[in-house]
Amino acid sequence: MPVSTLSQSESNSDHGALKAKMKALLALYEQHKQKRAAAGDPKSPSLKEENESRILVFVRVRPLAKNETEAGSRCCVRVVDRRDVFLTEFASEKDYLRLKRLRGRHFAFDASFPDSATQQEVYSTTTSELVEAVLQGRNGSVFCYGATGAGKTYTMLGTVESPGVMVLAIKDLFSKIRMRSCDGNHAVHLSYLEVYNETVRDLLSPGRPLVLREDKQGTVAAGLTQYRAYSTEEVMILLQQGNHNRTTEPTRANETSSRSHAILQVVVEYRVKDAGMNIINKMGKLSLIDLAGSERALATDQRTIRSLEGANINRSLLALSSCINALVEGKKHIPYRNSKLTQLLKDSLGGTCNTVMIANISPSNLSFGETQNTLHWADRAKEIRTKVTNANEDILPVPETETDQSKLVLKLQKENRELRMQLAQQHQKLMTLQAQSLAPPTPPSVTSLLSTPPTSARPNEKLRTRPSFLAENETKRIGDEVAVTIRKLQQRVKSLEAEQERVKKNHSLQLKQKDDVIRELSQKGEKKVVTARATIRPKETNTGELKSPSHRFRSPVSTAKKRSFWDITASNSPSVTTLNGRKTRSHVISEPSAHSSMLLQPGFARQKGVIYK
Ligand SMILES: Nc1ncnc2c1ncn2[C@@H]1O[C@H](COP(=O)(O)OP(=O)(O)OP(=O)(O)O)[C@@H](O)[C@H]1O
Repeated sequence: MPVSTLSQSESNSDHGALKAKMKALLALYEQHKQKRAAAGDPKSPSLKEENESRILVFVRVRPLAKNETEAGSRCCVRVVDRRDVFLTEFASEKDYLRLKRLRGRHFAFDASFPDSATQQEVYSTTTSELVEAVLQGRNGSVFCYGATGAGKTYTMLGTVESPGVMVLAIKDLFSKIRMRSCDGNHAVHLSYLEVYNETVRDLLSPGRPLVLREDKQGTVAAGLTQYRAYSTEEVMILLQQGNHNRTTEPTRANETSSRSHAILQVVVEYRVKDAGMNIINKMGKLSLIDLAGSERALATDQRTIRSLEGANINRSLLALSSCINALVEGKKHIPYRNSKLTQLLKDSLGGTCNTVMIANISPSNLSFGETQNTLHWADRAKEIRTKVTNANEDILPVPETETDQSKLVLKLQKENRELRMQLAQQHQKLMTLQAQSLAPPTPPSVTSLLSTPPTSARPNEKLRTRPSFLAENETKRIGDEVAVTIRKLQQRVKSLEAEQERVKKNHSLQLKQKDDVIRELSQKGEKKVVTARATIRPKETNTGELKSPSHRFRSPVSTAKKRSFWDITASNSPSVTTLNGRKTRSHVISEPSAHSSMLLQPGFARQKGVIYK
């Protein structure tokens, strides 16, 4: 039966129009969603789904190099709509039949930058949101990936005339901290390292290779220089010096090719006042990573050292790809340990960190293979999700069971002890420093307290000749630093004690609730039969007697006191079940008397291994 009065053709055309409208609306919605995601909108569902955040992936195309133009290369990359990258595959010049045939593929990213994009534009779109998150107390990472000569170092470090993401980020951090700090006190610590041939080196204080160590903050390079910086200019000098120490070699693809992965870490700390005028300590870490070129062996020379380097670069990048694949596939085991690079990047990829990846590509058709690889890699990286939490948020979950609670209490007590020891050491240091500052000249041990390099090994000559910064205020600065550390440790001890108290309270509350239930049951159950299901572990049955139908337990408590026996009546015969992998005997017990109610008391029940269900 017809339900519509419209003719068939009318309804078809309406349907078509509706479909088109729907399609347009969907496209608009998608565009809007992606714009919000690219802008780091915290409300954007695609960006921050519950506790997860997707790695943001950007692509930057560099201009054609002079040698590429001279070699007659053509541009095979086109940025469409500020998001899409269209990669064209030209047919081989010798393939006359297909000379005019083109094949191509679209890749969509959070944003794509054409060769005309400025450094500031790249920074604002990719990293400024991350810097904001770091200032809010989160950890953030930016890393540049791409083939050799694709523009990674240019994007990260840039030049004196057009500084890159590292410098712009630090500039931004300094200006924002100064504006927000409630008391003018803030600290910016830098460390700069490289991973070269599977060894970790300090770029601010070159010396022996560093050993990686796991600690509470994750994987750290033991003995790495933490340089306290006071201005952007100082950071610029440090970065240039660090980069000077970086391993670079000319390759066929790049005159000054970086042969190592460089990681710059910036830890910021400052204080703000909240709405209730309470002072809050904010601390965040920003990691900026310039990876070595992901070139094929042919792109570099075939000499032994270069081949070894290439193999190691590929090994660590392969390890990075394996980690990315494992993360995307949601595997439980992520092979971070396969290379030093992935060990150091563990935090940035799978941890509680906001991560941005900038894939650099060359527009030349001569680098088509590398560009395609980079785009595929970046496309895959879009799928990685990281957890979102505050770096300085210390939330300890209250465990459900009593054993877990006792374990946590023990753990907290241990941590507390360690912190107290550290606090005592810091006090000791402060006392020594105060004594030393009264007795000029400053002894060398003061410098050793700093983690900055010894004067002879300072990376920067200019910095050495600045007495106002390094010599005069040094003792005061060290004193300040130690005092800040002490304050932090004291806060930590306080919060640990509070946490311990909370866990204890929770524990006793649970016990009290159990006692209340038992009391209520025993009050009701003088004549009325109260039934509780109990599981008796075999261990306990060795120490107590168990008889059917009337089971007799010897209570260790009562043995010590009166050597009396408690009676309970089993309403069923014991059945063997498995509890936590151990065989147990299970009974349903009736409890008609006060004696039995004592059996139900938690203390006795725990000793007997009786578990209520
Ligand atoms: N966006 C850009 N604008 C202008 N010049 C650029 C740009 N990107 C890269 N270049 C230039 O291209 C050359 C190679 O860039 P860069 O050294 O940054 O490559 P890379 O990816 O770090 O290479 P490698 O992995 O070998 O170190 C440099 O001379 C650099 O100045």
